[in-house]
Amino acid sequence: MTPDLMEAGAERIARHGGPVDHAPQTESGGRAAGYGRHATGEVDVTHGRILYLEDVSVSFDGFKAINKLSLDIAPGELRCIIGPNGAGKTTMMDIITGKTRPDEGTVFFGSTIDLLRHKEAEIAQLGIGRKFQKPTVFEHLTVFENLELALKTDKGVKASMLFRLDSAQSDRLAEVLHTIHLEDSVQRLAGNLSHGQKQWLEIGMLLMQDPKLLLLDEPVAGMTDEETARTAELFLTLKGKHSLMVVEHDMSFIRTISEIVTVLCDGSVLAQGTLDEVQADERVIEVYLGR
Ligand SMILES: Nc1ncnc2c1ncn2[C@@H]1O[C@H](COP(=O)(O)OP(=O)(O)OP(=O)(O)O)[C@@H](O)[C@H]1O
Repeated sequence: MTPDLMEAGAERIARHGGPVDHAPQTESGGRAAGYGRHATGEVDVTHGRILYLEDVSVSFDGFKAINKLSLDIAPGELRCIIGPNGAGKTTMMDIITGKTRPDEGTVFFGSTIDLLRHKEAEIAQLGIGRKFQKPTVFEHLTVFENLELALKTDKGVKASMLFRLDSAQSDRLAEVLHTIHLEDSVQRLAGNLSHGQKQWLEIGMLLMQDPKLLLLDEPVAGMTDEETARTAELFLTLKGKHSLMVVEHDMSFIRTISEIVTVLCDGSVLAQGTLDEVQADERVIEVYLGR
């Protein structure tokens, strides 16, 4: 990354009023995902789990959206979550990220971090990044500036305006650009990107924080077939370096990326296995795939 480019980015961000301190709001009004992590503490995965949920339940006005849900994810795993509408997939992600508090149950990040003792912003800082379905990039900023911004949203306005990437951060930005296939678009305004490119950019913003666990909600919804295929490649690249939980309805995409698929229904795990295994499961056929 050239110093000129970095300078231009800093100036443009300053011109547009700079980033906000917390929970940045995008032009589309959406919530920016969990950016702002600077802690690089390790997560204890000696028990072979990066995420562990046990007997988690939550009710809304007496309706059990999550019902004794138990599941765990191994470090570096790419877990796909499927299930019919209303199965509780989004609510489960809300619980993991601290947006919703369960009525009961256990939610651990690694062996030692009790996520129920942490607030939403703290959970993002611990290394859990979340990507909502709708892209929430900053449309009036360039690709470069969006990625740069992801490094500094926990700083005050003044500190952010003075912020310059150090060489490690600059290298990281270049690496992320390469990973998300946007090297040729670094100076384009995010608002001019295609839907798929905006989704990749937002994933790149999460990657700038080097999250341990990425939660991705319907990442290929609205993408062209080509964008979907490139997203599959991207996720397969991320697997191993990060743990991923992908909620998706697109079965051909799931088939391309999945190892273990968890089927949620009525707030708990109905079935789990390879896609072929769960698709052959009579209970799954009845409640979901057979519809
Ligand atoms: N804040 C809330 N208040 C009341 N009910 C809620 C709330 N959040 C979720 N629900 C209900 O909980 C159930 C699970 O919803 P959730 O959005 O988690 O399902 P989902 O599997 O993500 O569905 P979809 O695939 O349609 O996105 C649904 O019946 C939903 O209406």
